[in-house]
Amino acid sequence: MRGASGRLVWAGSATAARGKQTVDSQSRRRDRPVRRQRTPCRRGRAPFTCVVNTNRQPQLSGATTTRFSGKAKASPPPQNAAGGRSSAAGRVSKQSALTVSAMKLKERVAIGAGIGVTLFTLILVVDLQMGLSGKHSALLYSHGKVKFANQNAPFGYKTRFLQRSANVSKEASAQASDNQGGTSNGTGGGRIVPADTNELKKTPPDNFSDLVEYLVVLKKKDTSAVSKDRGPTLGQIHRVKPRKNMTILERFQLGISQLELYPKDDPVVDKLLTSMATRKIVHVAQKDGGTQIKLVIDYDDGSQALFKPMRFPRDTQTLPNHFYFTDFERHTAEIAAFHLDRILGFRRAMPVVGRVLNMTTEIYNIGDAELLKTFFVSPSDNLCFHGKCSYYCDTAHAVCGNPDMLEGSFAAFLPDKELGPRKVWRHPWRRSYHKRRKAQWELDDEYCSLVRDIPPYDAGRRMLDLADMAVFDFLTGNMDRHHYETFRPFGNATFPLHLDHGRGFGKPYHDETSCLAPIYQCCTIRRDTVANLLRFHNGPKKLSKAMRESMNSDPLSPILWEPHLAALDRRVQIVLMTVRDCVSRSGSPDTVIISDFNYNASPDEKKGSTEV
Ligand SMILES: Nc1ncnc2c1ncn2[C@@H]1O[C@H](COP(=O)(O)OP(=O)(O)OP(=O)(O)O)[C@@H](O)[C@H]1O
Ligand SMILES: [Mn+2]
Repeated sequence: MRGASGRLVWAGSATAARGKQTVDSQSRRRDRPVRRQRTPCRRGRAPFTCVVNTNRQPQLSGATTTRFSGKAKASPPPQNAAGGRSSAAGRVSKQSALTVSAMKLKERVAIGAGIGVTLFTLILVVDLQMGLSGKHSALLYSHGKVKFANQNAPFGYKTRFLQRSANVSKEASAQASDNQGGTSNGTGGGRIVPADTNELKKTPPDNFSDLVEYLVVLKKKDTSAVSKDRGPTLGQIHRVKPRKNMTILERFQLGISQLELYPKDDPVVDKLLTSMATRKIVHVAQKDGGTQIKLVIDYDDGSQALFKPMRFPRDTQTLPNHFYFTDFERHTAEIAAFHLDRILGFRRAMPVVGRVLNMTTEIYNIGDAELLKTFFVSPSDNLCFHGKCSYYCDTAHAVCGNPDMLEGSFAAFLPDKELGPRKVWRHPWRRSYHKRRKAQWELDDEYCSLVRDIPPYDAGRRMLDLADMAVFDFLTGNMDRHHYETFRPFGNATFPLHLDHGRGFGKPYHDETSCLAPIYQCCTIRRDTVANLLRFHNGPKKLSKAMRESMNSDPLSPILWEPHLAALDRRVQIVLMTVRDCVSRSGSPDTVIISDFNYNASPDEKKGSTEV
């Protein structure tokens, strides 16, 4: 509006100026005696001079565009009868010229100001449209108008505003690069590890013989006896002996020890998986807390499982514009993560199995009242429910059967508070969970030294456990590691549980190297973990093959889309490259690859039963 009115005003003045020029040139060229008088304007137009000619016809100057223009040519001003130049006429002419020149100055100033304002307005409009200034671009960004333009373009929108800003999340950039079909070289602090899959393809096969040699030397140096002791179990701590009529889940829970959830090759695990996949379900209720719907399943033997429903087919990838914290959970990721954790020898993830439920008989008919309220039949005649939770629990995000058969993951239930109370820890390398902010570890190369000053990361096994968790999360692509939990009865000298993997296995063509930040920032990793990764990398059985075989036994097999399995092998190599990089930076493998029995255990760790 302002621009429009401005244009009107200044266009009028310009026309007036053009009209005045016409008069000046006419009076100079033809030297015609024009008889005019200055007279006060009778219409109260104070800023303007009213000019009258000899025939006393008032004409408004300044405000009118027709003052002395073409009209003057059509009917030239009258001349005096003699046609000569009288002195009176000359005085009038001089006076007129003065008036005209005074007006010229005023109008010039006015025109200049007019042009200035017009230009300023134009610049403002262009600036708002194109985001030329930082301030305005921030405004645009805060309104979500982020263009995922080519990041490499030197003056690309994203390049300038996303990479420069300290408050912009890494994830936005990663997603942008995904949109272009590429892989990102993870940032996450200063160290950039090689993550470009194309680079990997170009390099000749690498069997990491340098790392293999380091491991041999380290093993020779390690004089401490290798303990097969798992540490005390929850059953031993509570002095509960296995009874005959115990459920398989109770048996499993009592066997949870200080160092692992279950022993290697424990037959109880397979029995537990079978039990969860086949036992009669007698009650279903929603689990409180968390961001997405989960159900607590009660079996006829009194045991329980945590159910996460299927939402998408196996080959559905994380939506390109979704952040890690808005990604939908995948039941298959929970199943695959359990298998991976077991194969890698961590044994820190609760057993998970897949099962198809009849929604009518196995949920609706036995569900609790609150859950039943959210059931409905979709336009495709499928039975659906959405439950109640803090996100994604509405009609648009409902879980639907086909037409009433529903796949899901069943995780063995953790011990109750009496048997296995847990402590929740904030993960030092947690992400910001904000679409524009970065976490401190993503900005500070020295972040690790801060962490290592604080218990329990200053001594003992915890830092090595975080490195293991980083490997695990990198392999699965899980960026949702905000907290972790430990069992209180075991004190600090225990393992962190690997829980909540629903957001893993979402991007098979992208390697999120920032998951490895605890490793490349602290340059420490457990020797057994490196040995396991080398074993899978050098074969004969690749990790993808071991996973495929292990998951074959699941009722919902195949569990993972093939590109996710291929990604595992590729990522194993990236972890090994990261370890090698650390060794070459530190100059000594001893400080990087740490034997589990060689770490600087604190007294509390050796006792292993201190309450945290
Ligand atoms: N197998 C299990 N048995 C019993 N409780 C569990 C089990 N797994 C997880 N929990 C508990 O339920 C909580 C939520 O589970 P989970 O983290 O899988 O759900 P979520 O909806 O993804 O949560 P968030 O949104 O916080 O990530 C966990 O913090 C844990 O305390
Ligand atoms: Mn979660």
